[in-house]
Amino acid sequence: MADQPFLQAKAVSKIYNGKHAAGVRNITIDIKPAIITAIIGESGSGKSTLLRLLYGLLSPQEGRVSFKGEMIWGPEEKLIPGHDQMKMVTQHADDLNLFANVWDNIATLLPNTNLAYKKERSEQLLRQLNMLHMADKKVAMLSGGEKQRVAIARALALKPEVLFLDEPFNQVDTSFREGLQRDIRRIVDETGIAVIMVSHDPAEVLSMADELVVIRNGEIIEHGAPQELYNHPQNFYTAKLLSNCTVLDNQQAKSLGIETELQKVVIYPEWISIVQSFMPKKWIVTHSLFKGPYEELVLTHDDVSIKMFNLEMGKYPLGKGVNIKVSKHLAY
Ligand SMILES: Nc1ncnc2c1ncn2[C@@H]1O[C@H](COP(=O)(O)OP(=O)(O)OP(=O)(O)O)[C@@H](O)[C@H]1O
Repeated sequence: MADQPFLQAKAVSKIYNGKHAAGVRNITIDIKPAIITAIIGESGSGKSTLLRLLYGLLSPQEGRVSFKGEMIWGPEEKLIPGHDQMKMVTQHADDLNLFANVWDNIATLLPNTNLAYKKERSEQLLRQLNMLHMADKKVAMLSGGEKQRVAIARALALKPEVLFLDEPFNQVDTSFREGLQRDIRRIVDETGIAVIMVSHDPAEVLSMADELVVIRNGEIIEHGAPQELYNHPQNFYTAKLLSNCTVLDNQQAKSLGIETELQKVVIYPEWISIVQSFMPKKWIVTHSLFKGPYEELVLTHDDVSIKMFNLEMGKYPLGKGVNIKVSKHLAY
Protein backbone atom coordinates (compact mmCIF):
# COMPACT_ATOMS: atom_id res chain seq x y z
CA MET A 1 0.00 0.00 0.00
CA ALA A 2 1.33 3.41 -0.97
CA ASP A 3 0.36 5.13 2.27
CA GLN A 4 1.55 2.34 4.59
CA PRO A 5 3.55 3.92 7.45
CA PHE A 6 7.23 3.03 7.36
CA LEU A 7 8.27 2.48 10.98
CA GLN A 8 5.60 3.41 13.47
CA ALA A 9 5.06 3.27 17.23
CA LYS A 10 1.49 3.68 18.41
CA ALA A 11 0.73 4.52 22.06
CA VAL A 12 3.74 2.48 23.19
CA SER A 13 4.62 2.23 26.89
CA LYS A 14 7.34 0.37 28.72
CA ILE A 15 7.73 1.06 32.44
CA TYR A 16 10.48 -0.80 34.28
CA ASN A 17 9.87 -2.42 37.65
CA GLY A 18 11.66 -0.47 40.32
CA LYS A 19 11.37 2.23 42.94
CA HIS A 20 10.67 4.92 40.36
CA ALA A 21 8.27 4.52 37.46
CA ALA A 22 10.95 4.97 34.79
CA GLY A 23 10.71 4.06 31.13
CA VAL A 24 8.64 5.49 28.29
CA ARG A 25 4.94 6.33 28.21
CA ASN A 26 2.36 6.55 25.45
CA ILE A 27 4.80 7.16 22.62
CA THR A 28 3.37 7.64 19.16
CA ILE A 29 5.86 8.33 16.40
CA ASP A 30 6.20 7.88 12.65
CA ILE A 31 9.74 7.34 11.42
CA LYS A 32 10.27 8.20 7.76
CA PRO A 33 12.60 6.45 5.31
CA ALA A 34 15.64 8.12 3.76
CA ILE A 35 16.17 10.62 6.56
CA ILE A 36 18.11 10.82 9.83
CA THR A 37 15.91 10.99 12.91
CA ALA A 38 17.65 11.87 16.17
CA ILE A 39 16.17 11.21 19.60
CA ILE A 40 17.42 13.69 22.19
CA GLY A 41 16.75 14.13 25.89
CA GLU A 42 18.48 14.35 29.26
CA SER A 43 20.16 11.32 30.73
CA GLY A 44 17.52 8.82 31.90
CA SER A 45 14.73 10.40 29.82
CA GLY A 46 14.09 7.13 27.93
CA LYS A 47 16.01 7.51 24.65
CA SER A 48 17.60 4.06 24.64
CA THR A 49 14.35 2.48 25.81
CA LEU A 50 12.52 4.01 22.86
CA LEU A 51 15.23 2.88 20.45
CA ARG A 52 15.08 -0.67 21.80
CA LEU A 53 11.30 -0.75 21.53
CA LEU A 54 11.44 0.39 17.90
CA TYR A 55 14.10 -2.22 17.17
CA GLY A 56 12.20 -5.00 18.92
CA LEU A 57 14.79 -5.59 21.67
CA LEU A 58 12.12 -4.74 24.26
CA SER A 59 8.45 -5.71 24.28
CA PRO A 60 6.02 -2.84 24.93
CA GLN A 61 3.57 -3.29 27.80
CA GLU A 62 1.04 -1.28 25.85
CA GLY A 63 0.77 -0.18 22.24
CA ARG A 64 2.46 -1.61 19.18
CA VAL A 65 5.39 -1.05 16.89
CA SER A 66 5.04 -1.86 13.21
CA PHE A 67 7.31 -1.80 10.21
CA LYS A 68 5.56 -1.39 6.84
CA GLY A 69 2.38 -2.65 8.42
CA GLU A 70 4.03 -5.71 9.96
CA MET A 71 4.10 -5.95 13.78
CA ILE A 72 7.57 -5.86 15.39
CA TRP A 73 7.69 -8.54 18.05
CA GLY A 74 9.88 -8.13 21.14
CA PRO A 75 11.73 -10.79 23.13
CA GLU A 76 8.59 -11.79 25.04
CA GLU A 77 6.94 -12.92 21.84
CA LYS A 78 9.86 -13.95 19.65
CA LEU A 79 12.96 -16.05 20.43
CA ILE A 80 15.31 -13.95 18.28
CA PRO A 81 13.95 -10.40 18.48
CA GLY A 82 14.43 -7.81 15.76
CA HIS A 83 13.70 -7.67 12.07
CA ASP A 84 15.82 -8.66 9.06
CA GLN A 85 15.50 -5.17 7.64
CA MET A 86 16.80 -3.45 10.79
CA LYS A 87 20.27 -3.28 12.30
CA MET A 88 21.67 -1.53 15.37
CA VAL A 89 25.17 -0.25 16.16
CA THR A 90 26.03 0.81 19.69
CA GLN A 91 29.06 2.67 21.01
CA HIS A 92 30.78 -0.61 21.90
CA ALA A 93 30.87 -2.10 18.37
CA ASP A 94 30.87 -5.42 20.18
CA ASP A 95 30.00 -7.95 17.49
CA LEU A 96 33.33 -7.62 15.67
CA ASN A 97 35.75 -10.52 15.25
CA LEU A 98 38.90 -8.88 16.60
CA PHE A 99 41.19 -11.60 15.24
CA ALA A 100 39.99 -11.40 11.67
CA ASN A 101 40.88 -8.60 9.28
CA VAL A 102 38.52 -5.83 8.23
CA TRP A 103 37.65 -7.45 4.90
CA ASP A 104 36.71 -10.80 6.46
CA ASN A 105 34.60 -9.12 9.16
CA ILE A 106 32.40 -7.79 6.37
CA ALA A 107 32.65 -10.48 3.68
CA THR A 108 31.69 -13.21 6.12
CA LEU A 109 28.16 -11.77 6.33
CA LEU A 110 27.60 -12.07 2.58
CA PRO A 111 26.45 -15.29 0.91
CA ASN A 112 28.97 -17.55 -0.85
CA THR A 113 26.53 -18.30 -3.63
CA ASN A 114 27.77 -15.39 -5.73
CA LEU A 115 31.47 -14.75 -5.12
CA ALA A 116 31.69 -11.91 -7.62
CA TYR A 117 28.87 -10.07 -5.82
CA LYS A 118 30.44 -10.83 -2.44
CA LYS A 119 33.70 -9.18 -3.54
CA GLU A 120 31.96 -6.25 -5.17
CA ARG A 121 29.66 -5.59 -2.19
CA SER A 122 32.49 -5.88 0.38
CA GLU A 123 34.52 -3.39 -1.63
CA GLN A 124 31.56 -1.04 -1.94
CA LEU A 125 30.92 -1.11 1.82
CA LEU A 126 34.58 -0.47 2.62
CA ARG A 127 34.61 2.42 0.17
CA GLN A 128 31.42 3.89 1.65
CA LEU A 129 32.98 3.80 5.12
CA ASN A 130 36.43 4.94 3.93
CA MET A 131 38.06 1.71 5.06
CA LEU A 132 39.25 0.19 1.77
CA HIS A 133 42.89 1.01 2.55
CA MET A 134 42.58 -0.91 5.82
CA ALA A 135 40.96 -4.05 4.39
CA ASP A 136 43.89 -6.28 5.41
CA LYS A 137 44.31 -4.89 8.93
CA LYS A 138 43.34 -7.00 11.94
CA VAL A 139 40.36 -5.42 13.69
CA ALA A 140 42.18 -5.74 17.04
CA MET A 141 44.76 -3.25 15.73
CA LEU A 142 42.20 -0.56 14.82
CA SER A 143 41.33 2.57 16.80
CA GLY A 144 37.90 2.91 18.43
CA GLY A 145 36.66 5.09 15.58
CA GLU A 146 37.91 2.67 12.91
CA LYS A 147 36.23 -0.24 14.70
CA GLN A 148 33.04 1.80 14.68
CA ARG A 149 33.32 2.17 10.91
CA VAL A 150 33.69 -1.59 10.50
CA ALA A 151 30.66 -2.14 12.76
CA ILE A 152 28.59 0.22 10.59
CA ALA A 153 29.80 -1.44 7.38
CA ARG A 154 28.78 -4.83 8.84
CA ALA A 155 25.37 -3.48 9.82
CA LEU A 156 24.86 -2.23 6.25
CA ALA A 157 26.13 -5.39 4.53
CA LEU A 158 22.74 -6.98 3.89
CA LYS A 159 21.14 -3.66 2.89
CA PRO A 160 18.77 -3.15 5.81
CA GLU A 161 16.12 -0.46 5.50
CA VAL A 162 16.65 0.90 9.01
CA LEU A 163 19.89 1.54 10.90
CA PHE A 164 19.75 2.34 14.64
CA LEU A 165 22.73 4.16 16.11
CA ASP A 166 22.87 4.31 19.92
CA GLU A 167 25.47 6.97 20.85
CA PRO A 168 27.64 5.68 18.01
CA PHE A 169 30.30 8.38 18.12
CA ASN A 170 30.89 8.53 21.86
CA GLN A 171 34.32 6.94 21.74
CA VAL A 172 35.40 8.79 18.64
CA ASP A 173 37.51 11.95 18.59
CA THR A 174 36.17 15.13 17.02
CA SER A 175 37.90 15.06 13.62
CA PHE A 176 37.14 11.37 13.06
CA ARG A 177 33.59 11.95 14.26
CA GLU A 178 32.90 14.61 11.65
CA GLY A 179 34.15 12.36 8.85
CA LEU A 180 31.93 9.54 10.04
CA GLN A 181 28.93 11.87 10.32
CA ARG A 182 29.46 12.99 6.72
CA ASP A 183 29.78 9.39 5.54
CA ILE A 184 26.52 8.46 7.24
CA ARG A 185 24.75 11.40 5.65
CA ARG A 186 26.08 10.34 2.23
CA ILE A 187 24.95 6.74 2.77
CA VAL A 188 21.45 7.93 3.72
CA ASP A 189 21.27 10.10 0.60
CA GLU A 190 22.63 7.38 -1.69
CA THR A 191 20.74 4.37 -0.36
CA GLY A 192 17.53 5.76 1.12
CA ILE A 193 18.14 3.95 4.42
CA ALA A 194 16.40 5.38 7.51
CA VAL A 195 18.82 6.21 10.34
CA ILE A 196 17.52 6.59 13.87
CA MET A 197 20.10 7.81 16.32
CA VAL A 198 20.42 8.68 19.97
CA SER A 199 23.00 11.26 20.94
CA HIS A 200 23.91 13.51 23.85
CA ASP A 201 25.70 16.01 21.68
CA PRO A 202 23.58 19.00 20.53
CA ALA A 203 26.08 19.98 17.82
CA GLU A 204 25.92 16.46 16.44
CA VAL A 205 22.14 16.18 16.28
CA LEU A 206 21.70 19.69 14.92
CA SER A 207 24.11 19.08 12.08
CA MET A 208 23.17 15.48 11.29
CA ALA A 209 19.45 15.08 11.81
CA ASP A 210 16.59 15.88 9.46
CA GLU A 211 14.09 15.34 12.25
CA LEU A 212 14.62 15.78 16.00
CA VAL A 213 12.45 14.03 18.58
CA VAL A 214 12.67 15.48 22.08
CA ILE A 215 11.92 13.15 24.97
CA ARG A 216 11.44 14.16 28.61
CA ASN A 217 10.53 11.78 31.45
CA GLY A 218 9.61 9.07 28.97
CA GLU A 219 7.34 11.23 26.82
CA ILE A 220 7.81 12.96 23.48
CA ILE A 221 7.31 16.65 24.11
CA GLU A 222 8.07 18.01 20.66
CA HIS A 223 9.58 17.10 17.32
CA GLY A 224 10.51 18.82 14.11
CA ALA A 225 13.34 19.98 11.87
CA PRO A 226 16.53 20.98 13.73
CA GLN A 227 16.37 24.59 12.53
CA GLU A 228 12.77 24.91 13.69
CA LEU A 229 13.37 23.36 17.10
CA TYR A 230 16.54 25.35 17.65
CA ASN A 231 15.05 28.72 16.71
CA HIS A 232 11.53 28.21 18.06
CA PRO A 233 11.59 25.59 20.82
CA GLN A 234 8.13 25.19 22.34
CA ASN A 235 9.66 24.04 25.62
CA PHE A 236 12.29 25.46 27.96
CA TYR A 237 13.66 21.91 28.22
CA THR A 238 14.35 21.79 24.46
CA ALA A 239 16.08 25.18 24.44
CA LYS A 240 18.35 24.05 27.29
CA LEU A 241 19.15 20.79 25.51
CA LEU A 242 20.10 22.46 22.25
CA SER A 243 21.95 25.57 23.40
CA ASN A 244 24.44 26.50 26.09
CA CYS A 245 22.13 29.40 26.83
CA THR A 246 21.67 31.96 29.59
CA VAL A 247 18.54 31.46 31.71
CA LEU A 248 17.20 34.45 33.66
CA ASP A 249 14.06 35.03 35.69
CA ASN A 250 11.77 37.83 34.50
CA GLN A 251 13.15 40.28 37.08
CA GLN A 252 16.75 39.71 36.00
CA ALA A 253 15.71 40.01 32.34
CA LYS A 254 14.66 43.62 33.00
CA SER A 255 18.34 44.59 33.17
CA LEU A 256 18.45 43.71 29.45
CA GLY A 257 15.30 45.66 28.68
CA ILE A 258 13.20 42.49 28.40
CA GLU A 259 9.71 42.74 29.91
CA THR A 260 7.62 39.58 30.20
CA GLU A 261 4.97 38.06 32.48
CA LEU A 262 6.42 34.61 31.85
CA GLN A 263 8.78 33.16 34.43
CA LYS A 264 11.92 32.28 32.51
CA VAL A 265 13.85 34.09 29.82
CA VAL A 266 16.30 32.21 27.61
CA ILE A 267 19.01 33.94 25.59
CA TYR A 268 21.34 32.04 23.28
CA PRO A 269 24.97 33.28 23.31
CA GLU A 270 24.83 34.31 19.63
CA TRP A 271 21.89 36.63 20.31
CA ILE A 272 24.09 38.94 22.36
CA SER A 273 26.53 41.35 20.77
CA ILE A 274 28.80 44.08 22.07
CA VAL A 275 27.96 47.54 20.74
CA GLN A 276 29.84 50.83 20.74
CA SER A 277 27.94 53.46 22.72
CA PHE A 278 28.45 56.63 24.81
CA MET A 279 26.25 55.15 27.58
CA PRO A 280 27.98 54.01 30.81
CA LYS A 281 29.45 50.57 30.26
CA LYS A 282 27.59 48.55 32.89
CA TRP A 283 28.42 44.98 31.74
CA ILE A 284 31.80 43.72 32.95
CA VAL A 285 33.70 40.79 31.43
CA THR A 286 33.99 38.35 34.36
CA HIS A 287 35.07 35.15 32.57
CA SER A 288 36.69 34.43 29.26
CA LEU A 289 37.11 30.92 27.88
CA PHE A 290 39.30 30.36 24.85
CA LYS A 291 37.43 28.05 22.45
CA GLY A 292 39.82 28.05 19.48
CA PRO A 293 38.01 30.08 16.80
CA TYR A 294 36.15 32.20 19.35
CA GLU A 295 35.99 33.15 23.03
CA GLU A 296 33.06 32.47 25.29
CA LEU A 297 32.63 35.53 27.48
CA VAL A 298 30.58 35.85 30.64
CA LEU A 299 29.38 39.41 31.21
CA THR A 300 28.06 40.43 34.62
CA HIS A 301 25.96 43.31 35.89
CA ASP A 302 24.73 43.21 39.54
CA ASP A 303 23.40 39.64 40.06
CA VAL A 304 22.93 38.91 36.35
CA SER A 305 25.47 36.98 34.28
CA ILE A 306 25.09 36.24 30.60
CA LYS A 307 27.09 34.18 28.12
CA MET A 308 28.09 35.35 24.65
CA PHE A 309 30.49 34.45 21.84
CA ASN A 310 33.24 36.84 20.81
CA LEU A 311 35.12 36.46 17.54
CA GLU A 312 37.41 39.46 18.13
CA MET A 313 39.95 37.51 20.13
CA GLY A 314 41.56 39.37 23.02
CA LYS A 315 39.59 42.58 22.46
CA TYR A 316 37.60 42.22 25.68
CA PRO A 317 39.89 41.19 28.56
CA LEU A 318 38.68 40.40 32.09
CA GLY A 319 37.40 43.49 33.90
CA LYS A 320 36.60 45.45 30.73
CA GLY A 321 33.26 47.28 30.68
CA VAL A 322 31.02 46.99 27.62
CA ASN A 323 27.57 47.81 26.28
CA ILE A 324 25.51 45.08 24.70
CA LYS A 325 22.53 44.49 22.47
CA VAL A 326 20.20 41.47 22.70
CA SER A 327 18.69 40.65 19.30
CA LYS A 328 16.31 37.90 20.42
CA HIS A 329 15.05 36.01 23.48
CA LEU A 330 12.63 33.23 24.34
CA ALA A 331 10.26 33.28 27.32
CA TYR A 332 8.55 30.38 29.13
N1 LIG B 1 16.50 -2.60 32.78
C1 LIG B 1 16.08 -1.59 33.50
N2 LIG B 1 15.51 -1.78 34.71
C2 LIG B 1 15.05 -0.73 35.47
N3 LIG B 1 15.13 0.55 35.07
C3 LIG B 1 15.68 0.81 33.88
C4 LIG B 1 16.20 -0.24 33.03
N4 LIG B 1 16.69 0.32 31.91
C5 LIG B 1 16.50 1.67 32.04
N5 LIG B 1 15.90 1.94 33.22
C6 LIG B 1 15.51 3.28 33.70
O1 LIG B 1 14.60 3.85 32.75
C7 LIG B 1 14.90 5.23 32.52
C8 LIG B 1 15.17 5.47 31.06
O2 LIG B 1 16.38 4.81 30.73
P1 LIG B 1 17.06 4.94 29.29
O3 LIG B 1 18.33 4.14 29.32
O4 LIG B 1 16.08 4.63 28.26
O5 LIG B 1 17.38 6.49 29.28
P2 LIG B 1 18.36 7.31 28.33
O6 LIG B 1 17.66 8.57 28.02
O7 LIG B 1 18.80 6.47 27.18
O8 LIG B 1 19.56 7.58 29.33
P3 LIG B 1 21.12 7.83 29.02
O9 LIG B 1 21.18 9.06 28.16
O10 LIG B 1 21.68 8.08 30.38
O11 LIG B 1 21.64 6.62 28.34
C9 LIG B 1 16.05 5.57 33.44
O12 LIG B 1 15.53 6.13 34.62
C10 LIG B 1 16.70 4.23 33.72
O13 LIG B 1 17.30 4.22 35.00
